[in-house]
Amino acid sequence: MIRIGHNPNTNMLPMFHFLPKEHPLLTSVTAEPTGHNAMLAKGQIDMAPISAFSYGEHWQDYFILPNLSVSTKGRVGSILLFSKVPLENLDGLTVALTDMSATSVNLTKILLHRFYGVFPKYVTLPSNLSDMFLQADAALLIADSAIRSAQAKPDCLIYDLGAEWLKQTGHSMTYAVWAFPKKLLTQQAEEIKNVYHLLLEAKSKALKQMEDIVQACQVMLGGSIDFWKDYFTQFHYDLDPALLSGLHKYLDLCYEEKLLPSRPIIERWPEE
Ligand SMILES: C=C(O[C@@H]1C=C(C(=O)O)C=C[C@H]1O)C(=O)O
Repeated sequence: MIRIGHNPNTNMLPMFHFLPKEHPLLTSVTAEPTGHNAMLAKGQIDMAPISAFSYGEHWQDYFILPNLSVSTKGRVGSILLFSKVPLENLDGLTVALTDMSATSVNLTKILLHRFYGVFPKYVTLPSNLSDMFLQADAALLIADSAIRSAQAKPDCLIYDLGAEWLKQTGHSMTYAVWAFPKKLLTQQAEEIKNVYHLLLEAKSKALKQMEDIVQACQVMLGGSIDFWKDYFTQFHYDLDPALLSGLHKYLDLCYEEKLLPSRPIIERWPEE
């Protein structure tokens, strides 16, 4: 039995909509990305779509599952920095960071420090834009809370960090990878492989039936069918060589900006 992390946000529906929540091979635990990052590190789950940054913290201990990720080439629509002032004016001001994210939190720091040359103060807060704005001049939200907050058309600037990353580096951005601890291979290699195949099947079914996914999103968050169709045109759920080089770039810059203690070497299992 493999215990997997289930992420309930719309960006993950193409992975989870057709994946059984309970199955003879797997059981699942629902949480936001930071919850899964911590649970995987503590051995409370066996496999999850964790933050790419969390993979960077544990790369010596984890393998990545090939052909799976949550990535975009450019705009993402749900990794949004809401700001009262232009980004270049954030030096010395306060930026509130959602407590749900590890990748986007560090993406924000890379973009602000390295590319905009500004060094704000940071506070980590629950994902509520009006509360964040009480304490901060800008606020990072991800996933459905970012979409909901943007739908409410707040009176501020909104920066899409997938678009900013592409503009600054020319690379795609990978937000999540599916990872599991290497040590599970001694006992559970066959089970991991079988669950990996269930994941590939669930994804491939969803990508062929995006109308179902779009409809499910509309039920969850409202918005028009066209909005959701457009949202999903940005996403890639595989991890081809071009996406991998974006992931490398992100992890390298995390290391160079001293956000990670070592420079990760990406290892995938099973070998393709
Ligand atoms: C695209 C998204 O990617 C998510 C962002 C994550 C992070 O910032 O750590 C983790 C998992 C991804 O599913 C999103 O939530 O909107």
